[in-house]
Amino acid sequence: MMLRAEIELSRGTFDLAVDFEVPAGTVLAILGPNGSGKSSLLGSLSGLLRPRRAKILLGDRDLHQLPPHDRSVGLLSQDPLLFPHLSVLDNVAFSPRSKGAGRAEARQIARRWLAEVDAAEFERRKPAQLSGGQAQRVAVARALAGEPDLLLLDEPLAALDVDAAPAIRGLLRRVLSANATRATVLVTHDPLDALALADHVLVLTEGRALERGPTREVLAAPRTAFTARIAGLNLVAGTAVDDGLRTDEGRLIAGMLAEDAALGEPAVAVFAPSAVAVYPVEDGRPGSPRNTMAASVTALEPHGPVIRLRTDVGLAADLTPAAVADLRLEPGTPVRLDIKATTVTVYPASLTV
Ligand SMILES: Nc1ncnc2c1ncn2[C@@H]1O[C@H](COP(=O)(O)OP(=O)(O)OP(=O)(O)O)[C@@H](O)[C@H]1O
Repeated sequence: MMLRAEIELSRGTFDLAVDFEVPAGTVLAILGPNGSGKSSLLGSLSGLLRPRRAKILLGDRDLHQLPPHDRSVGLLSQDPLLFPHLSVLDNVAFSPRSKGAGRAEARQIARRWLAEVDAAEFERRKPAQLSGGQAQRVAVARALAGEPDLLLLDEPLAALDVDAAPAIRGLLRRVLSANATRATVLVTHDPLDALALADHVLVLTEGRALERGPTREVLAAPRTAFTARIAGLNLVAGTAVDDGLRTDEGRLIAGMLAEDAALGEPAVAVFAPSAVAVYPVEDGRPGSPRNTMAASVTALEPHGPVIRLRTDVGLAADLTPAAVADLRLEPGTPVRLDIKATTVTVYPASLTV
């Protein structure tokens, strides 16, 4: 179901005023610094907070007029928040039960979701007998077992250690892309989570939407200083292959595959502008033949202590002002770009971007 939200909320001196849409079957990521209003926005959607004025249309229902338990909203936060006294199975069955399913039916639905998140073997355990990653799997199953029309993900990977996070990110990708009717809002501070999971992003600062658009566009070509600081990454789209990424034009970008990238699936090669070396075209120095490309300078922008070079192939490179002067770079100058393979990571891309 399509979500259309207009929210105005005051908390003390803080003021949130934002509007956005999330088409059915898509994921909107909300990115923003601490205190920008991300939790306030989610609280308004779930019904934990009462906006001063709001219209939150999910399909043709206005959630703002409904109590939290009637909103058909599922929430997954960084803490799995499982009921400690209930078994894993009954934790998951709780969602369909609270929507009116009988005990046997609720358990049947719960078993299906536990299988879906590869946690069927834990069904008899109590939450205290699970690792952080296992508990989060169960929490994903619980959030989805109620078949919510709107799913809210509040930093779902933030509390997991680096070993568990890729598996849960992969699981979320799978369950999010398998559903064409649910709308999902993801709050995260990690641009890579947005890249892997979200179709669109909205950058929130001081309670206002500063920037919004398709994930890859916003992260690759940020228009505001905040987004540039958290993102400003080079992103090249294509398909994950053994030794990196193959673009639609057939170019190979050599790099390391993230743990949750699957061969043959849509993917994005991600690397910082500082990982791109710039040489004059006449320089015969052999770079890595695979990660070298010819380009032409389109713009030079001061970026803190460095100069960010933009090129006609869509890649950015960071150079010192001295290097820019040495290479006599200006718009139109032809250059050779070298990307170090060890700095390139290939992440799964959200399927619909
Ligand atoms: N109960 C409250 N009373 C008054 N002000 C509050 C209250 N709760 C939060 N705020 C203020 O509202 C603003 C937005 O907070 P919110 O928690 O929504 O931000 P956030 O983007 O989720 O931050 P974080 O990333 O730190 O979780 C902050 O300036 C905060 O100080």
